[in-house]
Amino acid sequence: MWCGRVALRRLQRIAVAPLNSLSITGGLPGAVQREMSSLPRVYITRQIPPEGLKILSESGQVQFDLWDSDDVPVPRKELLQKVKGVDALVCVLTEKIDAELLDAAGPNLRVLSTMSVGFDHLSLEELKKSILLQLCVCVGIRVGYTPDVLTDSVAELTVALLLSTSRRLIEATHEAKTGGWGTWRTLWLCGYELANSTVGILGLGRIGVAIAERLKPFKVKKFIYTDVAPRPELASLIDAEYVSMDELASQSDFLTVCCALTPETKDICNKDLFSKMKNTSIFINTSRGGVVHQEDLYEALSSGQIAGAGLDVTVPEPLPISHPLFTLNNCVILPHIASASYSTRNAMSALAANNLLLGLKGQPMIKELKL
Ligand SMILES: O=C(O)C(=O)CO
Repeated sequence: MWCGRVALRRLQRIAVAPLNSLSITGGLPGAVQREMSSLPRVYITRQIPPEGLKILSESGQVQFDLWDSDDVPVPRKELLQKVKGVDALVCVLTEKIDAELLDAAGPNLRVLSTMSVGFDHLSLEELKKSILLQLCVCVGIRVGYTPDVLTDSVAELTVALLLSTSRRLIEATHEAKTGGWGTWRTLWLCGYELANSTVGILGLGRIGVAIAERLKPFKVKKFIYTDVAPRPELASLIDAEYVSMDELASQSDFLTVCCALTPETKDICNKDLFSKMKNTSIFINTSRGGVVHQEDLYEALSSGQIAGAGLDVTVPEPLPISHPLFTLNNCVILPHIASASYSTRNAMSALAANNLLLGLKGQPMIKELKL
C-alpha cells in the first residue's frame, strides 16, 4: 500500500517531468519495478495534455514510455525504436501508422489509440491485415479515436474563421495597425454577411450540424448539404436540404467543408468545384487540407473566381511561409487549431487514455473505429 502510494506520487511527478523521453518504471523501488514490468507496455508519441496522462498513471494497469515534448514530434527513427514490443500505442495526427511502424512494433501490439477524430494518418488497410494475420487467435489491433468531445470546439472555430474571412477581420486589423486607416470610406473593407445567405456543408456529420446550429442565429436563409447519400436524421436537426455537388457549389454563399479525408474525398475541392461557385462566395475548410487541391484554390482566389477562403488545415502542415496562398489578402490561414481549447484537448487526451485502457482489458472502447 505504502509502496503503491509512493509509486503513484512518483508516477505523477514523472508524468510532468520536462525530459524528452520518459519511462514510468525508471527509478522506482525494485519490488514496484518488478510488479510494473509485468504490466502491458504503452508508448505515447507526444506529451499529451495532463488529464490523459493522469488516467494512465493512476490506472495501475500499464507502464508507459513517452516522447515528452509537445513542440517537436517524435523523430521517426526514435518512434520505430520505441514501439518495439509494445502492447499499445497512443498517437496524435502527426504520426503515420503504416506497415513500417506496425512491423517495427511487432505482434504484441493490440491497441492503438489516436488522440484525434481524424484517422487519415492511420493506414486502415494495414491495420485490417493485422486482424487477418492473427485470426487464428481471433485478435487484431483495435483502434480508438476521439470524436464528439471536440465537436463544439471545432464548430466554434469554424464560425470564427468564417466570420474572419467574410468580414475581412485580419486585413482590417492589419490596416488599422499599419497606417492604412484613413477616413471612413463607404466601400472600404466591405465583406459578405450571413443574413439571407445560403450555407452549404460538404459532408454532413456531427460537426456540420454543430456549425449550422451556431450559424442559424445569424439569420441564414437556407442550409444545403451534400454527402455520399442523404442523411435525413442529421439534416432534419438543421432543416438542411440534400443537393448534388454541383448544386452545392453553385448555390452556396458560404461553403464549409466538414468531410473526412479518404481516397474518395482527396482533392474533391478542385477547379471543377471552384469554377461553379459564385464570385461572391466564401470557402471554409476545417477538416483536412488533403480534400482541397491547393493550386486550384490559389487560382480561384487570385482570379476572383471566389471571394475568399478560410483554411485551418493545409498540405503540408505547417504550410511553408513562402507558399503562394500566404500572399493573398483574401485567404485566412490558421495553423490547425480548430479543436485547440484547453477543455477539449484535455477531453481528447482523457478519451484516448480511456479507450486504450478499455482496449487492453478486451472491453468495448468508448469510441472505437470499426475496421
Ligand atoms: O482530431 C483531429 O482530427 C484534429 O484535426 C485535431 O483537432
